[in-house]
Amino acid sequence: MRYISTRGTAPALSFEEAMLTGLARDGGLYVPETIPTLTHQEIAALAGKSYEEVAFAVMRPFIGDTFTDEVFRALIDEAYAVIGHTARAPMVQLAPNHFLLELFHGPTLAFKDFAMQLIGQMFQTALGRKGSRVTIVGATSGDTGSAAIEAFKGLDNVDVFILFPHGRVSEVQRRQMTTPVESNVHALALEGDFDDCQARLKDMFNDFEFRDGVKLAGVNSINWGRVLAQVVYYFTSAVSLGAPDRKVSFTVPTGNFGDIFAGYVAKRMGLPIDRLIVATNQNDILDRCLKGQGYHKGPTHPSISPSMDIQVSSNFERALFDAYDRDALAVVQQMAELAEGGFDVSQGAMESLREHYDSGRATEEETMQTITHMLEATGELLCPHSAVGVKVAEEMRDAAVPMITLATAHPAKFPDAVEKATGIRPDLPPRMRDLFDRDERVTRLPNDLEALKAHIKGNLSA
Ligand SMILES: Cc1ncc(COP(=O)(O)O)c(C=O)c1O
Ligand SMILES: N[C@@H](CCOP(=O)(O)O)C(=O)O
Repeated sequence: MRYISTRGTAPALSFEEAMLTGLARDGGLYVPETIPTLTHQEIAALAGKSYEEVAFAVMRPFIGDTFTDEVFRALIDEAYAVIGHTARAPMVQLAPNHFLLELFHGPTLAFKDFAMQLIGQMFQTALGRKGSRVTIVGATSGDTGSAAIEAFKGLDNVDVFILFPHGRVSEVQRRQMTTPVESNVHALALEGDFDDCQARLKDMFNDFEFRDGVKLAGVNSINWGRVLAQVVYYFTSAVSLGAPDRKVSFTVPTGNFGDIFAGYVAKRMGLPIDRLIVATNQNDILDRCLKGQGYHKGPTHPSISPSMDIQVSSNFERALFDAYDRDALAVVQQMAELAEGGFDVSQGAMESLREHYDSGRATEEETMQTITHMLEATGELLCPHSAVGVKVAEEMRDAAVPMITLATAHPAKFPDAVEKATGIRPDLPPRMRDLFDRDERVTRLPNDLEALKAHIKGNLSA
């Protein structure tokens, strides 16, 4: 299995190389040269299997000879042992034929743990046998950062620097990043929004002297390994509702397009997915684009679902690459236009995108109303991101096809919005109850590449 760049000129890499490399050297994102498929029979055989067994069956075809089967199984077992629910990704029913896939039972209470815990295991093993070290720099709107810090803290061959937008993450999210005491992890509060954080991260990857000097690696969904691990729960949930003999649909609260793209990969692998619905908050650039209005950046409006306050949705590049029949030049052209403000999608590419993705949006008020209503109707307390998904799913679902909405974070990560909507202030799990008593360690930095690089170089542990 080889991985190629969406921009066409970086070298093709193995799974291990693509995982440790992060952004391709031509600025693109790595994708598998071909997407492996599972037969109807192979998908049917996943019924009744544990999350770990399904994870092995789904991901094995993508990893080539990076790990032996025995090692890969052990890494999967180790990664998911920390998810605090025996089903790992349980489902609850919200309404007839509408199900909520709870992805927030991991150590940092968001879906990011599913991929990050496995990436942590895979990095450790791959780096350990090479005897090398890396500097991970991540950009976060709140959840990727805490999941990365949790997965990599205390490791002696990895330094981790997480850029988050100052004042634009919830207090729980911030404290999850700023309170770990391990000296190899660093929380950096950037003067800017998430798009600034992600842009500076990509600038660092595109600065080869810096990149090679610090051995830069990335664990955002830039990294194919992140997307891959997120494919698994599409299979576990769909199969538990009768796939492959029955079609299912998914609604996915979306920002950086990694999670919904994982659903698309599951579909391409043979999972019978009827509709994949992108659900955005008031920062609805993806919804507008998928409705044919082009991809044109505007200001980011802070919302009660801050993890989705994104204008430049990194993985949309992977979707465009396929929509343009893998024409890397078309992607290069669109990304150049995006740097100037935006682009229009050709009619053919638009038809291809619409074949796979639907979309909807939720206003702030609709999100709040959904949290209130769902508690009354079902007893389920939703985080604002999950509520965006549930609102869009309720509006758009077809009653005859089971709809699975992804619940991407625990309500206790966003207690202010949840309390305002329901009068209930959700509790953090007992292991995190002292989060607000712990000391914070954070460095505030300007939105300036040179300042960031200097800070990182000056704080490496080796
Ligand atoms: C809680 C939550 N929901 C939804 C999303 C959107 O996911 P994606 O960026 O993969 O589209 C994020 C951020 O990634 C998130 O943290
Ligand atoms: N919402 C994310 C943004 C980064 O997404 P990623 O999937 O590319 O890591 C976050 O919580 O940080």
